[in-house]
Amino acid sequence: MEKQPRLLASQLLLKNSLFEVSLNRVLLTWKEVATKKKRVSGGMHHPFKVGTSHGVSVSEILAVRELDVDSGTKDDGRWQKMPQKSTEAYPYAFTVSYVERAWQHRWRCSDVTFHCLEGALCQQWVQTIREQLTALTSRPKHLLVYINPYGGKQQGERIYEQKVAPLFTLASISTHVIVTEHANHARDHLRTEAELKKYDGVVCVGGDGMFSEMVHGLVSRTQRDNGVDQNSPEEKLVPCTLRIGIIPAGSTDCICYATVGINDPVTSALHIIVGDAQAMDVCSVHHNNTFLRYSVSLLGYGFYGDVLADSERKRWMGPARYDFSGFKTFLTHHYYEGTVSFLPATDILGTPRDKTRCRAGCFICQHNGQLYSEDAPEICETDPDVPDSEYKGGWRVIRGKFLAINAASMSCACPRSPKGLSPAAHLADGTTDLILVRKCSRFNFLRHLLRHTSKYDQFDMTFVEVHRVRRFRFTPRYCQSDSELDLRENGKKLFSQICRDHPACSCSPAYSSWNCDGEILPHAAIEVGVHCQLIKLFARGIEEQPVFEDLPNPCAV
Ligand SMILES: Nc1ncnc2c1ncn2[C@@H]1O[C@H](COP(=O)(O)OP(=O)(O)OP(=O)(O)O)[C@@H](O)[C@H]1O
Ligand SMILES: CCCCCCCCCCCCC/C=C/[C@@H](O)[C@H](CO)NC(=O)CCCCC
Ligand SMILES: [Ca+2]
Repeated sequence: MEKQPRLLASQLLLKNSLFEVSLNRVLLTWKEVATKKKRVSGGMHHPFKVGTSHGVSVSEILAVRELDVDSGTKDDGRWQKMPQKSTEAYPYAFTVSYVERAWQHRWRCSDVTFHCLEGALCQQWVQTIREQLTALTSRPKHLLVYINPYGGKQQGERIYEQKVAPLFTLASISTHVIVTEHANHARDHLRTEAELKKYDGVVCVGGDGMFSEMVHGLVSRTQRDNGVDQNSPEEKLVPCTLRIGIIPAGSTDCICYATVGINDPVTSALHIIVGDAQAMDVCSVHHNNTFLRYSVSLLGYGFYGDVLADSERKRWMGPARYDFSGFKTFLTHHYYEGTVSFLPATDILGTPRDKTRCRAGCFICQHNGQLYSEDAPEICETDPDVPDSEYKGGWRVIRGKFLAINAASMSCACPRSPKGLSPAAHLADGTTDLILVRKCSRFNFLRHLLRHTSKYDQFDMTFVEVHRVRRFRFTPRYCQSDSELDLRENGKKLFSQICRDHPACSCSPAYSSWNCDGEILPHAAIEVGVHCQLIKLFARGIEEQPVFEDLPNPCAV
């Protein structure tokens, strides 16, 4: 580590022991100094250092405040007779609040209080640390917060008031809080009304559905402000400047889990306070040159579409609705016929079968993001040996019967599946992993599903293939008429007149629905394009390991 010039160094009291406390532009460190005198060569007596060093990055200091220590001892200057090493002898104090890493990617707010002999010294410490914090320009000062009172277990307001608001106050962040009154309240407010110039970021308290509202509000607003037509599938979208924070209070919390490593409100609040930034890809979904929706996590047809369609009717069950509908959908074992065309992502680093994972500071995201911004031409090799597939102008075309067609723009890791639908997918590489699960036996499909929850590779099965792509299209085998779409919008299950040979029943539905980040799309035929790093989150990606060992070594300062 490059040696940084010291800004301050003092001997201060911490819990009745003397510590050598030091601050430079990067680190605040403290190390115990022994009171016992040790004889060293030359007969001089020097204090020697004992105990372990502690260090905290300045970038992870949340706040510093002067303590109002009992003033009885400090005003009359007669404290010389006080015990030598007690807080009474050191009557001025300041507390530093900082990020402490706990188990499984959780962050907690920890405090350390240093006592000083003189008030001037105490103020000097507080002022210098404050100046350091003010210099951290990536930290938000004003936030716009939307709370969904009905997400997940309906605890959004309580979670915000009890766990998050006190931390924002501690870090001197001002907030404007809106408790939503109906679905799409946050989206519409962001898109049309919100005075975005007043804020350094927007925060949602809720689940993936609330996050999706934030994305739709912000992305649409940004395109409108820049005169970009969202209805054109080929249009290059303008990235959003405001970052989005997620305080998890939903059922799946997949975006939070996959960008932070845990769905924990305090951890997310601390990532917001320290001003983290994580870019994310966004997929645009179109039907016949009409914009439908954006997706950041899962676009799923077949299994995940059917699970969602069924679970939406059981919202009253809370998060358990997904288990219930998942089991039911598994038993129905429907497959769907159609054509998938896709543009493979070439010239990029990484494949969906990699063992490496997208982690904080991901090199692959940085490299591929750079490539994308340079508008590298798409080159596609042909592979005539692949059955059932064709190449047309760089596009691959696959027809078949599918139990599931999933596009994962990120891993989709969540508490249900900590490695996710596509464990090697990247948050910000400009691609999505297209997973095709062909018709197979119930037993094999169960094996495939169960592998999402174990160390075994869910793609290493003959009926599963996965491609990293920039764009894709899906066309169901049978065209949907307008009357069928009307039926679908009325929430009725659509069955084709065409009976097919099916293990469960003689009449199988011709169409599934697309699950787009937890919302049902009104069309089965869609065109999808990935927009590299279109949005930014208050997150840093999953940190490589619980960083106890990674604490900076103050001795190296
Ligand atoms: N005040 C409200 N009343 C009713 N619905 C709302 C309100 N505010 C937001 N919503 C909608 O509720 C839906 C679900 O919210 P949210 O994502 O917070 O929780 P969830 O569905 O339990 O979690 P997940 O999306 O992680 O499964 C969202 O699609 C959102 O549009
Ligand atoms: C029989 C044992 C089966 C075990 C299978 C476990 C597989 C779990 C994979 C989980 C993938 C979640 C993908 C996330 C999608 C979100 O955008 C979306 C909105 O919150 N959630 C769902 O659609 C909710 C979808 C919930 C699906 C279960
Ligand atoms: Ca991606």
